Amino acid sequence: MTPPLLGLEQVTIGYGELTVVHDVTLALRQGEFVSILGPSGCGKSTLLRAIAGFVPVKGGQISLNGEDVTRQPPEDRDVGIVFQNYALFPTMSVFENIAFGLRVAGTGSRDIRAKVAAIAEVAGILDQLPKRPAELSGGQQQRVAIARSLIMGTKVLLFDEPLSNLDAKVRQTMRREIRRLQAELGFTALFVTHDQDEALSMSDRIVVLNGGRVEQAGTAREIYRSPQTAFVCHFIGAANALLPASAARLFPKLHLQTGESAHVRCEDLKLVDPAHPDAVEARLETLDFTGREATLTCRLGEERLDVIIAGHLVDDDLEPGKALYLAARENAAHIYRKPVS
Ligand SMILES: Nc1ncnc2c1ncn2[C@@H]1O[C@H](COP(=O)(O)OP(=O)(O)OP(=O)(O)O)[C@@H](O)[C@H]1O
Repeated sequence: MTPPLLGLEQVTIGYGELTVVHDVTLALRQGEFVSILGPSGCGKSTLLRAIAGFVPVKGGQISLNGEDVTRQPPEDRDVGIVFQNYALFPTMSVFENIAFGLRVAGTGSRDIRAKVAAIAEVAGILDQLPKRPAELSGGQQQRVAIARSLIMGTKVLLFDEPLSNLDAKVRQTMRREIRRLQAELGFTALFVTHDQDEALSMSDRIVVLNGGRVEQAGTAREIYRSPQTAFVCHFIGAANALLPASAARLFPKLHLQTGESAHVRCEDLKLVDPAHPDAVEARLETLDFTGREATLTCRLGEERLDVIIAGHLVDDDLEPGKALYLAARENAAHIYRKPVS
């Protein structure tokens, strides 16, 4: 069997006494786009820095193309890293920024010109080459950072929250651009983000990290549709944790066992006619309308539940205080057994 391009085997990492990444095992095939998704402080950047060789591991093994690189210094690992702040040299032109690694490697000037022009063309920054980084937009600077890593022929690119400094529209464009560059140039990507939409829209596979441990790994659809833990259910998408009484009302066929809890995604609750056989009466407390969709915070007995509906379903008379009727989509309840502590 061919070894994975990038392999992690029970990797544990920490700083001094503190362990922040526990037993992470992961294998990336050639050309895959994998995201590490998790909340702030869960160890995402630490994991990336260890793969690049900037942080030593406490245990486990890191391999590139089947070769054990766990103890190799960063310069001997064939990985590129693209940072959130781009880390470009401010006084150098875009051309010189991209050419930097080739110059250090002693490549000839003619070769450098040809290679920089080729990669700049693919990255869509050919006309920016004479400028300084400060004269570029955030999105353009990020393209320069990617081109600079790729020009060395690097097969594995590590992205450390590369889009978080960009505004929402540019972020969306850059998500597509990075995937296009990847398809065109064929590199393998490990992409760190705390943004679930980014991970869901870009990745072949997502690894959800919580407290330095892998909570779940799978495709976007698997993780969204079949979250295996309450954490994943709430971190990916929006969900309500139901109290037993609400769970019983919304899911009459559901019989929770001791120690189990039920969770339902906000978009798996719907507004129905009072005559609907499953209708449960609730009261609208607040309505957050953003055009494409609306979040309705509803009072159901002792509980508040959020319901997300399509914007076009918001009638003019839907106002706080109004009685409304909820039902849950079939199979929408996610049941978890609380871990024994
Ligand atoms: N150089 C360091 N020395 C000591 N502790 C550190 C160091 N760098 C990170 N940590 C700690 O390790 C934990 C994980 O940090 P890390 O930066 O990997 O998380 P992260 O998931 O990337 O977070 P964020 O999304 O906020 O960047 C945190 O508790 C952090 O305080």
